Amino acid sequence: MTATTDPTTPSPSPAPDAPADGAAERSPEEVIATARARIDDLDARIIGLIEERVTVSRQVQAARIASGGRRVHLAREMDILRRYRDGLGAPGTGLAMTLLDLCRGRA
Ligand SMILES: C=C(O[C@@H]1C=C(C(=O)O)C=C[C@H]1O)C(=O)O
Repeated sequence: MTATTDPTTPSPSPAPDAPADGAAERSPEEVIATARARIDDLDARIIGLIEERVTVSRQVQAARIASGGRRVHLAREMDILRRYRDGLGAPGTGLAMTLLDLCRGRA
């Protein structure tokens, strides 16, 4: 007996997230472990960037204080709060306030 295909029956299409090369799908544990490794790497980079921001911010503060100014510049901080809110929505404001606390201490 020979197998016949019915031309009116559509062949099943692969699931949208199926690997194109027919390789076995990754288990949830593998997906989670890979994603967590990326998150750990991103967090390390974010922390490094924050440390860099603290250093640069303190340079600005020191220069201003050395020339008789104040540590805090409120208009500039308002611009930064707006930037983070525009970029990240309402929670961005809290994140920016935490960053400013880290960079110049509690205002
Ligand atoms: C670095 C500055 O000094 C302070 C620290 C700021 C910051 O960390 O972004 C912003 C404003 C100032 O309160 C600055 O005026 O640019």
